[in-house]
Amino acid sequence: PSVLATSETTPRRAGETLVAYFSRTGNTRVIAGQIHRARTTDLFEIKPATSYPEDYEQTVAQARRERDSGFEPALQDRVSNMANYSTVFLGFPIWGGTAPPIIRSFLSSHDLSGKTLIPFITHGGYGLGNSLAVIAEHAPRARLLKTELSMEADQERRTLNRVTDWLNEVPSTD
Ligand SMILES: Cc1cc2nc3c(=O)[nH]c(=O)nc-3n(C[C@H](O)[C@H](O)[C@H](O)COP(=O)(O)O)c2cc1C
Repeated sequence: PSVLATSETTPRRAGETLVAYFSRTGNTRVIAGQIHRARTTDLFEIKPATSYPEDYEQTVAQARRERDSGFEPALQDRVSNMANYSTVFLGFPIWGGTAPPIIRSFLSSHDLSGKTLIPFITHGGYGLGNSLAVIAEHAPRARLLKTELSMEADQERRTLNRVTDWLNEVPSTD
């Protein structure tokens, strides 16, 4: 029993914080990596069981349908040892003015009761939309910190349009 008591009262140490994130084009992944290294946390990439299309516009359309119907896509993997963590940094891009559908799936399939939840969010210039309310609603028993990171990052659409315009100026090679 004394051994058990000791392990139960072990002070906070590395591993008790998890950085979980979803990222399509890597903007949110860069932030996740920096939090992970600076705080020596565990790191978990949230992935859907079925990948989104490579094509940007198809992904936008699918994300819109899933948002409007409240669909929660299946996760490729769950965090098996969620009980070990007292703090979860949760990162995602804004999709269609809200959190991506897979983020709702992630929150619905893990028990975050009593855990401190700290969002970090990237967007293409239109802000956080209702994403924080969606997080609060899907993790009602977590302690959601108000000090989320929100930052504008590159938009895939802007990059694609720029490249399309440029290619139109480049002489065809055939
Ligand atoms: C399907 C989809 C929907 C998006 N919807 C929005 C939006 O509503 N508002 C916005 O500001 N940016 C939007 N963006 C841009 C992303 O939020 C932004 O580029 C983000 O930094 C991408 O992060 P990532 O590289 O980690 O995937 C959207 C991007 C995608 C792929």
